[in-house]
Amino acid sequence: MRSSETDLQTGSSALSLSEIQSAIDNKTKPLGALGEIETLAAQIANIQQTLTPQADTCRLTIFAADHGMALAGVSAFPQAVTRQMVFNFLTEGAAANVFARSVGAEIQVVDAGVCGDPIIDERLLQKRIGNGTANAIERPAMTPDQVRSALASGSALGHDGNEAVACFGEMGIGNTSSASLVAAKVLGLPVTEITGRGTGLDDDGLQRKSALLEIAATRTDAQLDAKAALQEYGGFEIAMMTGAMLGAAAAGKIVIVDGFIASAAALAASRIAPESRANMVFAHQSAEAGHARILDALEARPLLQLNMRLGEGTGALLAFPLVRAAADMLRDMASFESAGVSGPA
Ligand SMILES: O=C(O)c1ccc[n+]([C@@H]2O[C@H](COP(=O)([O-])O)[C@@H](O)[C@H]2O)c1
Ligand SMILES: Cc1cc2nc[nH]c2cc1C
Repeated sequence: MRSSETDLQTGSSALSLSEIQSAIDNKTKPLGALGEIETLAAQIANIQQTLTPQADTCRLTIFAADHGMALAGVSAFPQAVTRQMVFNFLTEGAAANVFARSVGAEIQVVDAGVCGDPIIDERLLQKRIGNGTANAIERPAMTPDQVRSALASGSALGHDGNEAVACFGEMGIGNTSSASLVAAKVLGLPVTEITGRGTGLDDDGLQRKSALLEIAATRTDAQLDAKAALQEYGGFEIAMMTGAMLGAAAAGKIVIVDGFIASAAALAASRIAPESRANMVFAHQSAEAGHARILDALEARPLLQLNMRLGEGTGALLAFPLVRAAADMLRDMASFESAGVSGPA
């Protein structure tokens, strides 16, 4: 094995990007022929600080919570669906459960603040911040204490576990409204530029949602810092996911960011701790209007374009095999030298 292919994690000097790139370039393939998988492999090597990375183990954490705004009519579905879907996750019937089985990922479901009595079920992690958020059209969604608690619980969950890859998903009727407002305020953009149909509003529904979100946006300054944006407009699940992304990144995990709502959380996380951005892999571009704006702001190139807009972490789970393959490629693929293959003429 060439010295540049040995595990450099134990050494005191950091593995440089040029060492990583030359290890990738020395694999038995034309230069750059594995395209975005090479970029991904380089990112993983940089996160793990090794030329023999591994991304075999994956856990999806789904954060569920309700939104006061949902009662104002910003979604095509009733608020009760959040709670009903929690039971669907627990009985393993949701898309996220099916995809997790398909790719060999573990799932944990977290009640971050679903409306109604606390759900007592040993399969559910109870981290309730409240009984749904306040209606952010009229007042701050959360108290400063609630934001702090949500970020802290999320951070502990992100740190928890030994999996190499952390996927985060969400479930919350009304949370595209919350995510649009959080992202708009962090970016200083008019909220209408990142407002979409969510679960499937028709034209009238979209007009109504846009008008309500504009009213919500006018309550506060045009631009807010990430914590203030979460307090004014965030959902408990979005704030907890933000904390989880920060915790997982600090713990050295690869963080796969799912769709529109998860990207709003990733944006907040990257503003709170800019170094967390290096650990984020963007799974897909959601069909939700406005996702591209958030991805652009994060300078993110998503791996997949599947016209999906489900959430739950479904896109992140589908991207996991690509992440695992990228790590496998760098770790296991022969170099020109080791395989005795001639380089370019
Ligand atoms: O992740 C996405 O890109 C995405 C886009 C649109 C909708 N969703 C999901 O739909 C729900 C929110 O939609 P809505 O219309 O109730 O705001 C919530 O449970 C999300 O998981 C998710
Ligand atoms: C049925 C349903 C499932 C979901 N999963 C994530 N968001 C959702 C929204 C609805 C409405």
